[in-house]
Amino acid sequence: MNYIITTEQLTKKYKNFTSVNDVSLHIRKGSIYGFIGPNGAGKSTTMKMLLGLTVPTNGSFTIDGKHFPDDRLVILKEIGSFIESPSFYANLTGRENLDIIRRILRLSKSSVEDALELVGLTEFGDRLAKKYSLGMKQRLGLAGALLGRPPILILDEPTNGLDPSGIHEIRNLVKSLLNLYDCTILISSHMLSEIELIADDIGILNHGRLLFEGSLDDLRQNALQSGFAADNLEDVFLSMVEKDNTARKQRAKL
Ligand SMILES: Nc1ncnc2c1ncn2[C@@H]1O[C@H](COP(=O)(O)OP(=O)(O)OP(=O)(O)O)[C@@H](O)[C@H]1O
Repeated sequence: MNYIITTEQLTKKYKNFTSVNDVSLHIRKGSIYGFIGPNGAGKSTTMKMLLGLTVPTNGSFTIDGKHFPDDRLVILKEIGSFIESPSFYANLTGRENLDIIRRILRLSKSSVEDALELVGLTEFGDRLAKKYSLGMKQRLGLAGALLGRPPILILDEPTNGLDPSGIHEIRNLVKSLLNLYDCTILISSHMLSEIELIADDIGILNHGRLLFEGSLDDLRQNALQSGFAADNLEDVFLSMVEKDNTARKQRAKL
């Protein structure tokens, strides 16, 4: 299998609290990998480790054949990211905000127009960022991640706070990226139903531990075996989390 990102027993501890616990991910090149988990499961922390924003306590990872930490800077050049709600200069236009990132990344001027076009913001490029709707701000954040068309995109809850039509729009946009250029996307959400329409593979995280990793078909099989309807994967996800929470409580009592 051609994996572009693999993590091996990736772990992050804050004092005596383990935020990410022995997580081994396998992300296929050219796929959309949905990283699912309830609030506080450790999704953002895992993504931050992949981006070198926080240092793993244990474990390691490889991205496109390069190893962390030795190849940290080379790795970063290959990744576009959207972590939590991105912030912008409110009194600059969308286009000007992107131009700042472009200069830092030393990309060509045309990359800004290209990114605006990819996210459908070309006609609003000269509007001040503070006048953007939430959906437009999320699009601008995605445009920032897409500058220079990086081969890997790490998107942390890009639909956070959006209404159903905004979620639908961003979902279609993310899906369309694979057709527009050759990339691999790691995208997180706390709702499986938001991701299952676009993801090829799923990783389910709870309290820092990976409960499931596999294709959507694997998850459907898992659903059937556990007595769930294969077309209601959200229930399967919630039941996995609940079962894990109950087991954790029982272990804590011993
Ligand atoms: N700097 C930090 N110091 C201490 N604990 C932290 C720190 N950063 C994160 N945590 C804890 O690690 C756990 C995982 O947090 P994380 O933000 O990775 O979860 P998440 O799955 O992204 O959640 P959400 O969906 O709410 O964003 C949480 O309990 C959080 O409080």
